[in-house]
Amino acid sequence: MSESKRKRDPTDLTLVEHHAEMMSACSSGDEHTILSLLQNATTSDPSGLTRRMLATQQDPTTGQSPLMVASIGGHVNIIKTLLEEGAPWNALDRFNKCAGNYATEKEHWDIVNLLVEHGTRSELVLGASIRLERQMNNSGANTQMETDNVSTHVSHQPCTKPDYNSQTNVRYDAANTLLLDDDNDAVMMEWERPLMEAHASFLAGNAISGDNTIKDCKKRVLNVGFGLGIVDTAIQTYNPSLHVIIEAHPTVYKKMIEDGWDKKSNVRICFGRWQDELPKLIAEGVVFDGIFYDTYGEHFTDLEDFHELMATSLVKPGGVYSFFNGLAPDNLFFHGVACNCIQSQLSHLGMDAEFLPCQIQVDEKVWDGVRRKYWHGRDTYYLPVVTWKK
Ligand SMILES: C[S@@+](CC[C@H](N)C(=O)[O-])C[C@H]1O[C@@H](n2cnc3c(N)ncnc32)[C@H](O)[C@@H]1O
Repeated sequence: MSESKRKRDPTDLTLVEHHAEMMSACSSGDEHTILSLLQNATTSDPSGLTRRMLATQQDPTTGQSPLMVASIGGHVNIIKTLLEEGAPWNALDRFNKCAGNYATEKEHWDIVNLLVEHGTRSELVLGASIRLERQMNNSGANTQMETDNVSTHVSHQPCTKPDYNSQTNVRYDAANTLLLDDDNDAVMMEWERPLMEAHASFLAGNAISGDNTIKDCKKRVLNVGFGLGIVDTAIQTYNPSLHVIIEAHPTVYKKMIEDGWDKKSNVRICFGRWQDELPKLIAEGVVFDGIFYDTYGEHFTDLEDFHELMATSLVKPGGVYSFFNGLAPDNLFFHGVACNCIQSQLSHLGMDAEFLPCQIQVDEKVWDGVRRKYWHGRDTYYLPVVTWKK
């Protein structure tokens, strides 16, 4: 075996020993040892691979990384060094925890903030590169496909499904409390009703809690994604002057017609994807006081694309916007980073985004017959409240 091959072998005994030393130094906060281990790694392997592995390698049994043990120990300078060395902020261990989860548990808030900022920057860069690649692919440019990047995006919804709109076995249950797709994943579920009602109250009634809600306030409201019609039913109680619903799936559209949504005097249904329908509304000059986005099977970057269009059709200064906040639902730290990314994107569009905590109890039994959960027992939902900057 050649010398260079030997150095690059991850099972190399030296690397294994140094990894144990590295983990121990990260845990105890021994910056001197960490810096000398990194320096020695560069000397023995100028390619930089060994150095990078020292900073990033996870324990094969526990999955713990140097960043995780340093986060537990609360060693902020070591965290900075490891991040500079390329340690992935979003690596998970065998307990599905990342460094940010550990820092949060230990209440090391300086480290939490550092990791959130680093994660947000990384996600924004990754999101921008996915969108750019996508634009280049759409324009016919010859580029690598984006799928690898997509799968590493932490905000990636658990059920992103590019083929959803052409699925032929999308169906409602008899009680109209569940909408399932071809794979038995839930498109929409009844347990979300209180959340949808809170969204409608904000969008069409200008209030978050029912108490201060103004009924009959004649707003122009846009909802994207009908599902079980919960948010639309709630929006109707505020008697909007115009209520536009964009819905893409033929089965859902059929249900809307069966239920007489096309007969309501203030409702206009746009059957198609928002990507096609919203530009038509904008070209017509239709503007809205409240906009809601709750689609299915779409990617985080679709939401970002939607925001750019939404901002051109939302009245200024009083218009408000919200979306179903199911971002990164299985990890609260990733969820926080995803919310931060959205806040940053909306800020560039001239909007302020706040996240209002709402209590929610979801009985585990609701998942019977559903292939994958999209909510993981968290009892706080962070409802996005988006307004124009003053
Ligand atoms: C989660 S459900 C919406 C639930 C709804 N908020 C409610 O209160 O019942 C998502 C809906 O978005 C629709 N949808 C998915 N992709 C879409 C797109 N690109 N444009 C418009 N509608 C879409 C789905 O067919 C589905 O009806």
